[in-house]
Amino acid sequence: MRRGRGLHAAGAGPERYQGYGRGLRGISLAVLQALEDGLEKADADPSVKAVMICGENGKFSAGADIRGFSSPNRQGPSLAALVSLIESSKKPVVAAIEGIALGGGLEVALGCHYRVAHVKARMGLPEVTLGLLPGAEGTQRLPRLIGVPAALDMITTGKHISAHEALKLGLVDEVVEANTVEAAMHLANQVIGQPLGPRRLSLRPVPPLPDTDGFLRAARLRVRERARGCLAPELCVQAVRAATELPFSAGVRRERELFVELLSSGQARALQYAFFAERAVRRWSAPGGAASHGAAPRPLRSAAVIGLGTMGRGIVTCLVKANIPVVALEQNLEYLNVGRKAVMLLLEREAKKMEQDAQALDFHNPARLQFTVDFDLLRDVDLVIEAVFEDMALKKEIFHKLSRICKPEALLCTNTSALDIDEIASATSRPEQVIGTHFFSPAHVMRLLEIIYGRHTSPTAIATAMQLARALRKVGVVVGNCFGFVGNRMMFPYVEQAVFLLEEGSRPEEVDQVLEDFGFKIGPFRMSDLAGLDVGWRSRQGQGLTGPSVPAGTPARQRLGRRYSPLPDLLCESGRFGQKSGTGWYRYERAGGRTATPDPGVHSLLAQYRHTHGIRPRHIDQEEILERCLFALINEGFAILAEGIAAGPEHLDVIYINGYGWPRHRGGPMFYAATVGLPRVLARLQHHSQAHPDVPGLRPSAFLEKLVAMGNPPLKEWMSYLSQQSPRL
Ligand SMILES: CC/C=C\C=C\CC(=O)SCCNC(=O)CCNC(=O)[C@H](O)C(C)(C)COP(=O)(O)OP(=O)(O)OC[C@H]1O[C@@H](n2cnc3c(N)ncnc32)[C@H](O)[C@@H]1OP(=O)(O)O
Repeated sequence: MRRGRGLHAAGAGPERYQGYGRGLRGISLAVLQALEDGLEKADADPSVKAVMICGENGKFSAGADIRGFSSPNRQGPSLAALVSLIESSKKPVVAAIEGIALGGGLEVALGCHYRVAHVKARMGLPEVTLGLLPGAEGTQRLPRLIGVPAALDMITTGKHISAHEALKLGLVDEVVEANTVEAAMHLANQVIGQPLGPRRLSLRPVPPLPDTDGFLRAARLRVRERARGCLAPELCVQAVRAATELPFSAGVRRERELFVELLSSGQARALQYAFFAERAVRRWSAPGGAASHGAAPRPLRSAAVIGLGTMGRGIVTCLVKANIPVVALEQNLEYLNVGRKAVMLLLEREAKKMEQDAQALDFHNPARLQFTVDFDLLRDVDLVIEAVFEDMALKKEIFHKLSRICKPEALLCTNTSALDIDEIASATSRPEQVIGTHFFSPAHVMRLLEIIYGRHTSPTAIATAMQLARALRKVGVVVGNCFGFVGNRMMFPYVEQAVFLLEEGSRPEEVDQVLEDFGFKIGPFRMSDLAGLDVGWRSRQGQGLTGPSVPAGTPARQRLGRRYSPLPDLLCESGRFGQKSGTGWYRYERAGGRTATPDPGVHSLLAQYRHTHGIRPRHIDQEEILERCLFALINEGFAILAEGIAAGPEHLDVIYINGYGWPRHRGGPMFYAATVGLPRVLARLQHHSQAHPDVPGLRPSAFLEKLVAMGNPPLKEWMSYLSQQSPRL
């Protein structure tokens, strides 16, 4: 507690706060109690004329402790009651918002009669991202303060807004560059004696719209479309609707009902798991005991990107956006000019999106972004990312050159989705500096960066690559070296099942629909069309699975003693490469078009194919489609864990949520498996494996079998059952 000039400053001291780490403070029960006591004292003390609430360490509040939501015995004062208590105070209460005011923290500020924010403060109601809604009357107060459209936008997206935006919306009364606490006290002194009624948000009407009902109906459709199958955004809309239709107290009751519905939904648990999983993967470990806590990154002051194809362009754009000076290199002037134009276009677009920060990008300045065909310019950079196409010989030639040219401490990264990092590193004299960085397309948009260590990669190199991910605002996940690493390796059996389902009777649009209804952004066939069918075709040719190197007499639907589907190869042979060629598993309006239409040409190709191979098509129900695709993917996940390619199931889940469009509200594939129950996953895999004995992807992993035999332990204990089995960790 602090007092000053007749002002009672209620800010709980460090001993009363529950910390989250890095100076973050949450609203614990102790904090609630301290605020309640402080307010009661202030109200009772005639020498106190006004109250100011602030955080400590320059942060107002990160909101409630997310872990507390899953605690079965939450007791003590409620946040909603505290917010009401603040609002009903007879003395003016001013919030001094520094750093962040999120979730319950912002709801506390909404209970105050005035809000002053520091210019660098950020505010938001991120509950929706945790599968919840602002349950301390925030859905009822915010629309009364800033109107339905702006409130709905904040509540349904969970976005953080800047102090300036907050001022524009009327969320705060004042923005200051200097001392926020002083400014809040100053304001409090000025408003002493002024009527508080108009400042109490619960007493205000919601500002009317010309057609509130129509607006809310459209909003509901929009969030449904955006967050397929995810409950929270839709229930947020319902809560805001209650604010527009009901008196405050009835609206609050409705908010509570909706909050409880969300809290008890599995989705809130999944989304909160995803929040912590994304933070847990920052702590990495690798063979030989190397781990994040013992490794420091090298500085990243400059970078080079080799190859300005789709991936290279996106990577250059990310680096420029992260304010890291870049040298962009191509093999000849013709490719360089094409690449330069494309990068500039991307950067112009990004600059437009970033509005006021655009000038900071400064990408016309050669000191920030330089295009060249001269390898010598790579001499002094701290980091090189090679992003040429997936050709081992070419990559090795480039890495050989890099190890001669670059300074000894430079980090040498290869952007590959499957190739062997050790083989690439073997072309250099410093394999400890070589690491895989698997970006996802479009690289300047997708959040995932798979970071692959090789046999000789040093802990410093791993730490530096993780630092790169952070600088690029990506989620970096450290994984071991194997074909396809984690993401693509799990994807292979998933896509394989999808194609087998076509052979047996499904259509691409049926399979996609089932997986999109499950919550995937796009189904496997739309995804293949988007990525380009020729990519996998080239890879299969390289592996000797298709093309002239397949030995004569090999059965069409068999390779290496296991079932194989040549369907994707047949599509490529007929020039169907997906969106880029205008036809693939679907038809598009033109080459490069994006609107997928079911293609009668593919339907007749499938009919002809089944006829040729004597396959009698059957009706395949949604459950089988879902189980075969998802459980095959999950099964591979268990194999990956058993081999020590990833440090835990959270790593796989974070990869799938951020790189493969897995629905976040289902928590990732391994979390989903735990939700379904491992005994059921195992039983269904056994069933499908019996029906398709020539498909190894359906044969249950030994690790899955072991976990079931051990009594289906919770996900966070899985890895403890591996200690003796894992050769790599
Ligand atoms: C009846 C209903 C009553 C009340 C309802 C209240 C609703 C809420 O308040 S829900 C919570 C709303 N708040 C949030 O969602 C904030 C979540 N946190 C963040 O977005 C970020 O952590 C950040 C505050 C923006 C800070 O980011 P950064 O600086 O990058 O730090 P992090 O690495 O993310 O976090 C550090 C450390 O703190 C942990 N943590 C952060 N916030 C919370 C939280 N609200 N609850 C529990 N733990 C939190 C985070 O996990 C990190 O921990 P590590 O152990 O270091 O991983």
